[in-house]
Amino acid sequence: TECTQKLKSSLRKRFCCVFEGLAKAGNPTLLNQIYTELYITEGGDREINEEHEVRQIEATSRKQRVQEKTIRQENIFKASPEKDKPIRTVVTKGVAGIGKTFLTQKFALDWAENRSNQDIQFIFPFTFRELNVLREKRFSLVELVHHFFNESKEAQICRFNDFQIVFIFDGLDECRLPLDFSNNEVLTDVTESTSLDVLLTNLIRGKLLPSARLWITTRPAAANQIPPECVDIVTDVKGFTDVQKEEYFRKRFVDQKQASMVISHIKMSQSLRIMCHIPVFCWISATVLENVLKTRQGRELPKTLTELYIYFLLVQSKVKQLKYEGGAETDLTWSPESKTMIESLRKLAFDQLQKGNLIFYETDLAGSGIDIKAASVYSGVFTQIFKEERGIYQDKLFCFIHLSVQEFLAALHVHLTFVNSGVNLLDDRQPKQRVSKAFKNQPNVRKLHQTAVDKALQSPNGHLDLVLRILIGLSLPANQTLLRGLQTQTANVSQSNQETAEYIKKKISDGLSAEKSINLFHCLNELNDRSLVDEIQQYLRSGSLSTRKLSPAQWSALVFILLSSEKGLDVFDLKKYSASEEALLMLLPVVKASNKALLRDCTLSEKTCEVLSSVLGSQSCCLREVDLSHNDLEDAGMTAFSPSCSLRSLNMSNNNLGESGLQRIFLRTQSSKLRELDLSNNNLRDAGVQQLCSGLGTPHCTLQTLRLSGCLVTGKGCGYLASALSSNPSHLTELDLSYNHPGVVGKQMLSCEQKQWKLANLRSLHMNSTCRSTLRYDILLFISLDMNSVNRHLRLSDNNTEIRQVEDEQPYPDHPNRFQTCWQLMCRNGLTGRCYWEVEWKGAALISVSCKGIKRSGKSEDCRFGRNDQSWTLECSDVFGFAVWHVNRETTIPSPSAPHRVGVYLDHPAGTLSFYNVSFGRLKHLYTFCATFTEPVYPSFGLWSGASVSLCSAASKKL
Ligand SMILES: Nc1ncnc2c1ncn2[C@@H]1O[C@H](COP(=O)(O)OP(=O)(O)OP(=O)(O)O)[C@@H](O)[C@H]1O
Repeated sequence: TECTQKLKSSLRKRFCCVFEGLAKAGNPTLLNQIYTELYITEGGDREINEEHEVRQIEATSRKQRVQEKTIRQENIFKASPEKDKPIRTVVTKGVAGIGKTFLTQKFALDWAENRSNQDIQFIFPFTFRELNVLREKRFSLVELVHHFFNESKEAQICRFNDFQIVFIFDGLDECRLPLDFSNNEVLTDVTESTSLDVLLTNLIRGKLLPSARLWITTRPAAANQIPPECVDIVTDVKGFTDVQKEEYFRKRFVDQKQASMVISHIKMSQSLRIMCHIPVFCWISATVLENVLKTRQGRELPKTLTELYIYFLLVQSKVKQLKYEGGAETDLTWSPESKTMIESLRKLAFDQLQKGNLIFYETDLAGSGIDIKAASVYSGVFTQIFKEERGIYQDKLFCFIHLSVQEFLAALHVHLTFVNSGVNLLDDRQPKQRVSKAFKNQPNVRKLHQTAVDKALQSPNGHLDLVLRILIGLSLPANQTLLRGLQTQTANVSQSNQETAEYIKKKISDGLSAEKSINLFHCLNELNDRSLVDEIQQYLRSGSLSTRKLSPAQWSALVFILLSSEKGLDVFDLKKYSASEEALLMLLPVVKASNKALLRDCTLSEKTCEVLSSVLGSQSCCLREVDLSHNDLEDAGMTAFSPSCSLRSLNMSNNNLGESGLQRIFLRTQSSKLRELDLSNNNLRDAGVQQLCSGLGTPHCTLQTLRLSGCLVTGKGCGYLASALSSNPSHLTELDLSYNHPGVVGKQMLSCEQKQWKLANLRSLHMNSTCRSTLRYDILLFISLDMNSVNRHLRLSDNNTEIRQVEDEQPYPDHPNRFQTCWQLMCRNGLTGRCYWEVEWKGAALISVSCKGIKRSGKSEDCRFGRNDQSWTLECSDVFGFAVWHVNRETTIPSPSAPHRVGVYLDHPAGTLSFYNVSFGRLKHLYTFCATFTEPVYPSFGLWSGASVSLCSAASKKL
């Protein structure tokens, strides 16, 4: 314990202060004071993620509404109740600057200050940077610990097995050891010396000191250097949520008024808002804004990303000036010294970025013209940009404080090289030397921008996206003013910026991937060109979007607006934009980023399934709930859903799914997270239920609610369900089998009392065996006409089942229910349940349901079916095809040459009324009204001149 206390005291000293930025100038901040809780989630997957980190941050900032499991820093080793074994190894991923190092330091400090995790006797924090230095040396585990932690050596602690020990390894991405897990020999003795690589691989594999716990942090791209079987849990640091961001600024500023100004300023600028999910960027923003607020003298605060970076550079050089050269505080100009230094730094940033390097050695600095002797002065002033690390016994390592700072300097280098000397560094074909004189005299950045746009679009993982955004932003007049001292020429920007904007818009209309086109919209934003976005926003505000034919560029603008809006990504409702497959395809990136997708009744087809499957299979998909009901997906419907998709709830009711559609049901696999599945009103039959049960019966299936209402299930199907429930009894709590044909035997098989499965788990079992036919609905309606409603120009025949429009008035008696002017009639059946009926039509007819109160005389829009809120109507015409009407609003339904039989399905409790085209016993969905029916509704018909309608008898119906 004495040793524990000593270790605690040394960790307290090491981690109590953090040197943010002005490290060498001696400006320590207390970790406990500035540390702000981070948003950390459990269970990030471990696929390689090569996407550019800024893109990942954008995806993250959109994703936060999704219900993810979050973890607090101090609970990182606490297993969740779902996990049955204790956690040995935690891998924590997160992009650069997101706070991984801070997180581990806070964990160690809290322990050292006796605040948490007191069951741990020793915490030994290492960084891979330090370990790299020792990679040629041989150590035993005991020696390694003694080497770094003197206290343990003094206390001669060797029996590590007796203690609860946590090893922290920070920054796996920087590891220069081979970590050869497959070939390294096994090592189990903590006192045996070996190479560092063998030591670490054995520790991570759990061969060496299995009782220890390990915490490894890494940037995402390096995460899978560790074999998955060695990792018990993966957590993801997502940075700050909006609330945490605010909290950070409140802590950061002593003056709370200033904090509020900064917070509201960041909220208003989209670029800044998104970037500020990265803590290091919050810190950069705070540094800049604090300074600008102090000295701006009426100047506006920087609003775009590029502006903020220029200010960052200015503020840094000003600090240098103030410290070393005695400049005035409000004077934002570049001194000759800082100009020289910026020139070297930007060259370094660009050269190393080209090579993909994020960490540099002294030799790299020398190569970019940075004087090594002077580097200490640079790092004293520019530590905020340029972080100097010193490993034990090692050369100095350098990196920019954040990748985006390196990208900014690289873009600045490209811009200034072009403006000052006419050389386009991004053009591989151009000689890298001064070009023609004419060009030199009038540098026109248009050409440079176009090469940059093309280059960025070619990059498969978006590595040049941010460089492009900043490069374009640099040529904004306001930024040009800021850069004045660095440019030897004035660029001709206003004309060329317009041309760049046009070039970008043209590229956007070429149908790019969502990520690429979103980046191009950010570029337009940097140029202050919001014309495309404003146009769409105007459509959205006026509600006219669904009636317009959008161009590809306009669709991209809509995607951009939806993805970057603060609210509204939780639920995606396709009908809000346009209930069509085209709209769905165009808006897929939005679907992918939403939590819930409402795609109900949008005339979607098989193609939808293909695209949905690619969305659901992607790593960044947020969808948890999909409603695809009332489409016509048929058996292809289930192909959209792979076992690995993370859907919790799926509604596939009313889709014409047949038994073979269930062959690909995805309940069988361990990874299925589905809790709720609605397959009601499909033609599953017993064979389909059998397929379903092969998944339902496996212990992996954790489905809680299953709806199979109206699926033609008989006693046999109930048998399959009963046996599936017997083998996997503990999850399903709700089973809806209403409107099926279980028979007495089926009911008995599913009767809970007789079974050993946990009865309480089967909460509701609705069964209704009143069906008389083999049809899927309880009533195939024998509708009969209300003779008192029939208009006098309608003649009835064939036992009052056929209605025809005629010239001569029929001698019906007066009655208040009779339609006076419209050639219409109603039936007697007031419907409140689920019913289905079919009719045949000729000529042009209205097939409708209406409320009793509909007017019988007076203005035509009060009486005519579909023209008021009392009726819901399908209009069928030989000439015009199909259209639906409600409250005088018409929606046409594209349908190939129509057979003359229509099925009507009313689900009164659910508030849906669906129309189908019936051909050879197959139903083709036409349209579904969603309504709230508060009273019984009545089948009704209207006829145009010369038309006829006949009611079909139950016997003639085949399903
Ligand atoms: N929880 C936090 N509270 C306050 N500031 C934070 C927090 N986390 C990070 N920061 C700020 O962000 C900076 C970078 O954080 P840190 O070094 O932990 O990132 P990292 O994820 O380890 O990055 P890298 O992968 O580049 O090493 C810190 O210096 C600090 O200014």
